[in-house]
Amino acid sequence: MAEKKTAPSPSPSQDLTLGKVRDALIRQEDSIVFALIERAKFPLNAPVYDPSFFPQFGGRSLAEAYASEAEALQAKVGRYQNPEEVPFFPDDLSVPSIIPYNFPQVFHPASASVNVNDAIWSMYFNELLPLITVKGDDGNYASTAAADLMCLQALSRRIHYGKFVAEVKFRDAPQDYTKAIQAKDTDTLMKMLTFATVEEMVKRRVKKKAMVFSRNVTLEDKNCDVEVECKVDPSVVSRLYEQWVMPLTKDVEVQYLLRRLD
Ligand SMILES: C=C(O[C@@H]1C=C(C(=O)O)C=C[C@H]1O)C(=O)O
Repeated sequence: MAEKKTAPSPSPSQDLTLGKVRDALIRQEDSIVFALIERAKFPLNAPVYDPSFFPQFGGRSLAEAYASEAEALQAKVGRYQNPEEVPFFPDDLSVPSIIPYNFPQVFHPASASVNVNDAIWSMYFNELLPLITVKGDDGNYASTAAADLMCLQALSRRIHYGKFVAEVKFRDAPQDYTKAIQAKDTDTLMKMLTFATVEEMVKRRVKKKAMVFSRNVTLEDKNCDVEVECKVDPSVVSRLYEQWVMPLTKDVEVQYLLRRLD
């Protein structure tokens, strides 16, 4: 019997709903947890982050040089034509060399440029990385930088998805949001867009995903209940969401809404 294929993650368009946007966020949790597991395979590899270790990169660390060049290549083949993608090195991008795909333009033009990638970059390297890696150096610098960029891009896509969340919440209650936007009342906006029960479920689900995705798959069913040593600490993943991912997503939402009437 043919195996059932899962549908691709939903892409918001004109029939944007909060349910669809939340489904996309749930699917992106998988990408984030897998990316973290891939990065945690390597030790910290500190030389990757030390600009003096590779002088040929002109004052940049290997991680920065890799990210900027990889983004330039990805720009050339169209990555940033998709409004879901936000580059970390926007000044280094190449001009796309392909015919643009007609991505649905969902965002209000004045709000589209909201960008918290600097905060994501500094959170990732300064706070998160020491929590998901062991100390050490195994020389796999290129693979380490590639794994870092996968994590950063997955986090950035998720956090900037806050623009879709904000747009759909605005469309669902334009009058209520308009009052708070006109008053530039960020506290009220933050309260209006926060759903504590949803956040609680997100934290519990990502913790569970980290446990499930850490499992070594064997052909013996009896191993299923054996305690596994997790490839990435589930409580770190839940903390990542609680302390950084959800607050940054909500910052994006507030920043987006503040420009929604411009
Ligand atoms: C993304 C949303 O907005 C807020 C942010 C959440 C998140 O980042 O996961 C969850 C709930 C809300 O407090 C949402 O309502 O789904």
